[in-house]
Amino acid sequence: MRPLIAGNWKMHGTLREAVALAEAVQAGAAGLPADLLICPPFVHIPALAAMAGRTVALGAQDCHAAAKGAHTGDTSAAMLRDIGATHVILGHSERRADHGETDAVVQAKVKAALAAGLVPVVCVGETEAQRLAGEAEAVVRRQLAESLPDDFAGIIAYEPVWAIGTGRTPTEADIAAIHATIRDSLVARFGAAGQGTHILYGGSMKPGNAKAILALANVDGGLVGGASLVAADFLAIAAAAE
Ligand SMILES: O=C[C@H](O)COP(=O)(O)O
Repeated sequence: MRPLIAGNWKMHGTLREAVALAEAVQAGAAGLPADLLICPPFVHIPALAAMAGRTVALGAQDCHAAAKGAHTGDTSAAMLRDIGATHVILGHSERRADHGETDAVVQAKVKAALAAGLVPVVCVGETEAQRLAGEAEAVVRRQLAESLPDDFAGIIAYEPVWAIGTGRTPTEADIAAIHATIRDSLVARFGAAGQGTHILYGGSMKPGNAKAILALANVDGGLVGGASLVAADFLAIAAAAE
């Protein structure tokens, strides 16, 4: 399948910086061997959606599980779709840790995203303690089982928590093993659709390690944090996906 390189900008950038970064990404997008998705902070989505000639897909970093209601400070999936997002990252470990999101909460959000016509990018991944205890595969299997609804259609991102923003990555063999586990789980539950589901790797992906990681079986792209804030690095990662 054609790789997907997604950038999670997290809580970075003024409007002016966001527009400049998106323009630089857009300027380098033609001819790459991967599709591109950028996920800026909510507030920047309208400006980026309005960019002329845009070929880079736009996503948000979270949504609420409810369609509307008394939820101060939250944003619904339909609102995101309305302002031009097509994707939404859900269950990122920073949301799970900072906002107490459980697998059940993540599943409710995935359902809301699907109902609104957004493609969910569902994040799973073990902590360092879980990896050291030999529980990484079991944790990921459980997160998939409990975070995905039966009608799931979307993208999975495997992000070992201890690799996010740390400059550390699992070995290639460890990445391949977890991605194989994820593929097995998806195929067992969703059949052919599971075979065609993108499984992204995330966690300290950089231009220097992207080629080796993206060449692994069942690694269908990347979810890039820090390096997605530098257009040249983000584009270099995408170029490595051939
Ligand atoms: O969503 C992206 C990830 O959390 C990876 O972040 P990172 O590339 O800065 O390690």
